[in-house]
Amino acid sequence: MARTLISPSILSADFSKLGDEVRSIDAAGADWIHIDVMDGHFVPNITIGPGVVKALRPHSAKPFDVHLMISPIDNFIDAFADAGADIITVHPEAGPHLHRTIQRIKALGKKAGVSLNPATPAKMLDYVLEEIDLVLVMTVNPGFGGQKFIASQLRKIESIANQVAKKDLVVDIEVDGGIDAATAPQAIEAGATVLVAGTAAFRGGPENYAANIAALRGGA
Ligand SMILES: O=C(CO)[C@@H](O)[C@H](O)COP(=O)(O)O
Repeated sequence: MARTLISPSILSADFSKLGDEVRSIDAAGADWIHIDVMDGHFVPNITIGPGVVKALRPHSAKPFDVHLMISPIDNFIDAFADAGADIITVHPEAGPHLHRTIQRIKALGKKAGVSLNPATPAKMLDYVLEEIDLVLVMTVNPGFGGQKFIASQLRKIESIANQVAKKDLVVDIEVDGGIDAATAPQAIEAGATVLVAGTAAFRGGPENYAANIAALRGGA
């Protein structure tokens, strides 16, 4: 069985020294760096833009896993690709033409992801699953770190994992929100291949990051 990837969300990092935080979490064993982009419109919080992504790029060679929680979406895809995103994930509700948005991400040479909010059904993927590299299942309502894991989403993860297997596709299933040492095994059991963790990854400062990541991997 393939190793589960860990993508720490820098939403929980110390924003006053983000470059150092990215270097520390990379050195601690992060597989990807998860970057949450929020606009205060699609979600009730504002975080960072392409300028910050560009400034962070020299601090890690690991894939930048950029989750766009912004609407409208299409006018910002190129900017995040230029800034150094490797994976660009969008929500179906963020623009009128999901298929077109995915095609644009891929035309820019980036991996394309689609994220589903807790109330968004897996059915939204019916006509795009073959086109994408990743599905991001939100196990909290997006906008903030430190929320409680919504267990009903495990069924959704299972259903997407079954679809991916049935169609013999190579699509990562990433899970995000309330992931810690207790919920990570449930998500993996349901079929998640990538875990996003903010609070649980950045807890306690840099000297704890390697242990935090190891705990998410099940202590391995
Ligand atoms: O996108 C989001 C929230 O919208 C997440 O990436 C959070 O940053 C995860 O934080 P924790 O739930 O792990 O604290």
